[in-house]
Amino acid sequence: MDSDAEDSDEEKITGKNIEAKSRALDRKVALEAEIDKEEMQRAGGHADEEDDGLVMFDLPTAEEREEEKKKGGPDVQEVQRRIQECARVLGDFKRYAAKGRSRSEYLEQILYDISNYYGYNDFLAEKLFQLFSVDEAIEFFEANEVPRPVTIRTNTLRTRRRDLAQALINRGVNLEPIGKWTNVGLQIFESPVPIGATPEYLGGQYMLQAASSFLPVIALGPVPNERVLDMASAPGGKTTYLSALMQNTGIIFANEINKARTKSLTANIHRMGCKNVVVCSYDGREFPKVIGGFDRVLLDAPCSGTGVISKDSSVKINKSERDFMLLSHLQKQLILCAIDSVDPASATGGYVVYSTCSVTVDENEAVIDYALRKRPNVKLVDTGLEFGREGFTSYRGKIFDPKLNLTRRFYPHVHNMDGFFVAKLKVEKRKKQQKTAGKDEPMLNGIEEEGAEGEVGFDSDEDKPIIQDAKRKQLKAKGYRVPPRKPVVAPVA
Ligand SMILES: C[S@@+](CC[C@H](N)C(=O)[O-])C[C@H]1O[C@@H](n2cnc3c(N)ncnc32)[C@H](O)[C@@H]1O
Repeated sequence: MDSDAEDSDEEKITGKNIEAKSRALDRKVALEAEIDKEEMQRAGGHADEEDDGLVMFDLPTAEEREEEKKKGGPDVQEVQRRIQECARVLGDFKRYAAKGRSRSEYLEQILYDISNYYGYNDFLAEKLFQLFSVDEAIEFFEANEVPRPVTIRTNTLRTRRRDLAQALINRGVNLEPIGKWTNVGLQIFESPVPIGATPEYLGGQYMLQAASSFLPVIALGPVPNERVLDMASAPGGKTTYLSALMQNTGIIFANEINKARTKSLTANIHRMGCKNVVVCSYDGREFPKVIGGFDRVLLDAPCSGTGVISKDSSVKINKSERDFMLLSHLQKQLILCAIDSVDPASATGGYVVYSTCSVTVDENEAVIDYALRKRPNVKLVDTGLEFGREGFTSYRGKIFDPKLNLTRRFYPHVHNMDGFFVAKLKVEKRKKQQKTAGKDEPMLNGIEEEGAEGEVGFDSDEDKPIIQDAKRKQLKAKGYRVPPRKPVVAPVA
């Protein structure tokens, strides 16, 4: 083969390679463009406009923002546009960020605009924003602007859902079952009569109740003849559901710290024909001193209400960092008392359900994680709920017990119900000498039967009387004469 021929062969081979390489390159470019387009669509961007070289988004300068403030805040449409644009940039920062601008500048801008546009204080806007991806956060804030469906729960102590539906349809009410997951819920679309004043309502055939509020009761799953504690119960939506599931048997202690709120609680209990409920008014942290040994405990805890902003928009501005700290502390104290009020030897139960109508991690996963650390005889179990997102097992650098994936989160923008959290715990008998990482104080439940000491109990001064009471019990059990008990923590009205 002469050298010319060799050259032309080589050329052919190289030419072929180049062609193949170029085709591969084209495919790669097309694929990347497709991925970018998808990413942008996910980020709410305008892929075509950008590909056409249109609309480049520039963050306002500090001076422009100052000017805007002077004019009484930004124009609504402008803010809307900026939120969308910032979301698009944050969705694909490399591609859409303006030169020299950092991610934190876009984040700062979008948070500033979100708090202005939706009317949140800066602290809460950021706290809620951090729970989601940028796009999802916007969906969440949007969903909080829209009321949730009106729903009712059939009181099976008085009627059947089919009969109730028929009675309401006869009054012109437009309704439908809520979903497969509940056989007692109805969604009301339209009603020519006030749904809280029909003869069926007054006769206790149903409760006006948010769908999310069914969930903790379903998760607790009480059965007839059990002893159940509803630790924070007014106005009684869940108490009356527990009563119906127990078919008016056994006993439910419906506790509510706020005496004024026990009125609506009692009224609902009467209206719904619940005969197995005792109403009491203690600080939940006094249990199990007041009474313990329950088969199941529901702690529908006092919370910030970040899941029900569409119902109570005051949450947007009246919650501070301190509120979340105090609430989380109270919730941690309450959950330990709820756990200690359970009889670990219960033949049918031995469960605690913890729920809140809040979506923040401090009030949910952090509380459960704390309880698991303080009470090694407790484990997370499946809630049995058919839907809901898994709880966080880690969040912003905090690592929780991996079993926190068994907890469930519900969101307005995903499930079209109030933001809600549900966790189910199984309380087991304590092994002797079980230790935790905290202080060595006796725990209340099971002291006499198991004689176990060295368990972590409570961690505030308010808990001292409870601990002293446990010690009294122990001395009594050993046959010592014990002086009468001094009054402890008075119930708060
Ligand atoms: C989320 S609401 C309960 C709603 C109720 N479970 C229902 O379904 O109708 C929380 C309740 O806890 C009460 N509460 C606040 N602090 C408490 C405490 N330390 N002990 C007991 N109840 C408390 C509040 O007054 C409020 O009524």
